[in-house]
Amino acid sequence: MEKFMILGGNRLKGTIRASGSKNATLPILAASILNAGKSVIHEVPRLVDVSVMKDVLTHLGAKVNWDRNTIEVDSTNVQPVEISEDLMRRMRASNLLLGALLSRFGRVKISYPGGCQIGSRPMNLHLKGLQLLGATIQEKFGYITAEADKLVGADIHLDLPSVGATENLMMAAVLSEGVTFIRNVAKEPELVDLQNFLNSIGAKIKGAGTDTIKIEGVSLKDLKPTSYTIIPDRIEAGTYIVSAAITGGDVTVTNVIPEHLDPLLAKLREAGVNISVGDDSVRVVGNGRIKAVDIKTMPYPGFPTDMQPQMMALLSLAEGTSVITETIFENRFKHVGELRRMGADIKVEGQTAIIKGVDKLSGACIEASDLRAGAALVMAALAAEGGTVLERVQHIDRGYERLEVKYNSLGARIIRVHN
Ligand SMILES: CC(=O)N[C@H]1[C@@H](OP(=O)(O)OP(=O)(O)OC[C@H]2O[C@@H](n3ccc(=O)[nH]c3=O)[C@H](O)[C@@H]2O)O[C@H](CO)[C@@H](O)[C@@H]1O
Ligand SMILES: C=C(OP(=O)(O)O)C(=O)O
Repeated sequence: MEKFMILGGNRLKGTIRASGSKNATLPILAASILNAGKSVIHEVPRLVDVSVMKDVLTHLGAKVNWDRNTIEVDSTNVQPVEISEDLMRRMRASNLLLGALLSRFGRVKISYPGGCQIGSRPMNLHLKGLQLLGATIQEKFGYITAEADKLVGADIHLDLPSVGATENLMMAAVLSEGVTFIRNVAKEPELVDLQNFLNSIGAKIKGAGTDTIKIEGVSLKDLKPTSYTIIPDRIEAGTYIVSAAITGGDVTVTNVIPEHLDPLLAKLREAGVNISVGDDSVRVVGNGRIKAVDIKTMPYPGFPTDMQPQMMALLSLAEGTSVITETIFENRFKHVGELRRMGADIKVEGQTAIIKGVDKLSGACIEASDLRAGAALVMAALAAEGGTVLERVQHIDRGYERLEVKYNSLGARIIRVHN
């Protein structure tokens, strides 16, 4: 177990480069097993989640070589062996192997990923879609088994635009016979990245980023090796952008695709934050106390749920009262209690949090319950008076590459302590 000791009160200043996207890397690594050959993937962030995905691929028989920010996956000898509970428990995103393994081998058995800190996160839409492609699904003793003599293209309409279901179904359809349409899909930039990766290995997919994705099935022999570069992490970049605002600093975040940050930047501008956007960078200059704003999390291009906790930290210091409504995950307000310990005035009613801005936050002993809650608490600690001890930072390591090193390069004072 590790913790952060954070001394607040420093304005962040300087330039920081965003890493490759976690949420693009994980499905792309899963997709790399479709191709019985080599994929070289660049701009892979060095994260615990990626290392778990590497372990899962190795368990399946892939040869995985990870050197700095490049991963080479050779999937020639992959077999559809069972993915057990201990591997699934280490990371939810292992469920993304379902579509790829089924597509290549016609069978897959994985442990059910189970509950999660931010919500129950069922997989009914993934499974319904796989059934429409011709798979037989069994859910028994905590395991999901999917089997199909052959998968056949289908017309699938998702009840809601689930990111993971869209990804799993896209991967499952790559080697199906005929054409698949998936409608009401997720439109997040990471879906477009997955489509681009899959097309680079020989898949025929169109439409990612719109409401409907069309996949023309190809055969295994049509797939080929690739070298592919992951898009920048819009959530990591967003976290540093909001950190600049909360500390009244002057920070430029490079290696970003500004368009992917539009929903966040629009909200920050509404709150009075001074933002200038370059071709692949965003600069934020703190200019006094920000104004309260209301936020409702929505699927992309709406406001991302993965930035909700960080915005709550910022709004806890705003002038006026803000309302945040979380519509994606039913249990994503676990940071509220910890922010309150630091002096924030926040009331929760169901899926809505009412945040009355206070003049200052104070350092406290607090705990990260999940990845983005952890990031939000680091930000609150950076803006607070005095010192904070933040426990359970392993959640943060799932999704932020060298978080404390990056913050410290901007003038923050964070020490990682091994208990
Ligand atoms: C690795 C990764 O990319 N994770 C992201 C992905 O998670 P993930 O892919 O798990 O998120 P989904 O888009 O699937 O979930 C959105 C909502 O749909 C519900 N749902 C989902 C599937 C299903 O079969 N049935 C169902 O009811 C979920 O419980 C949730 O309430 O998208 C989320 C929403 O943008 C982000 O917060 C996560 O960071
Ligand atoms: C919820 C998140 O990730 P995951 O889906 O991997 O739990 C996140 O990145 O904020």
